[in-house]
Amino acid sequence: MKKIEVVAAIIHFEDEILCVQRAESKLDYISEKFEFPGGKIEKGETKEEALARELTEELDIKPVIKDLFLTVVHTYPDFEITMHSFNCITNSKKIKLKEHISAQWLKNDNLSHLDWAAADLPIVSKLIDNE
Ligand SMILES: Nc1nc2c([nH]c(=O)n2[C@H]2C[C@H](O)[C@@H](COP(=O)(O)OP(=O)(O)OP(=O)(O)O)O2)c(=O)[nH]1
Repeated sequence: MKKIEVVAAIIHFEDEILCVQRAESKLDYISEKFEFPGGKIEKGETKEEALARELTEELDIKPVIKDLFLTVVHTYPDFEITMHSFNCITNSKKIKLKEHISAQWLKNDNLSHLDWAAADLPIVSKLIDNE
């Protein structure tokens, strides 16, 4: 099975976290699901470099990338994903949605209300537990 390695940003503004919605896709299990912004690590990049690149490409923002929060391994029907999520801090809620179809800033308590990609659920649970 194909394996991909992805980085994702948990972007904190005060007590809120940025949640972004993927576009429609032929893979129904990720189509229009909520996720943390990020993407695949390219050859030669560190995780932090990949995350900084993806955040510029997807949202035109440069938050401060802090610590690794959780690494999740999840098997979807077509591929296995290893996703490293990092805490990030921003001092502005200003974003430009270049790829995602919507975005919400939510407090931890409200994260469970969204329809998340399955690989994100352990991250969401840990964020809620840490509250
Ligand atoms: N960025 C991100 N991707 C996630 C999350 N959860 C999850 O299952 N994924 C999956 C969806 C995609 O299959 C994969 C990320 O690939 P992507 O297509 O967004 O990455 P990319 O920007 O490098 O895309 P591309 O150049 O290949 O088009 O990881 C998440 O929280 N954030």
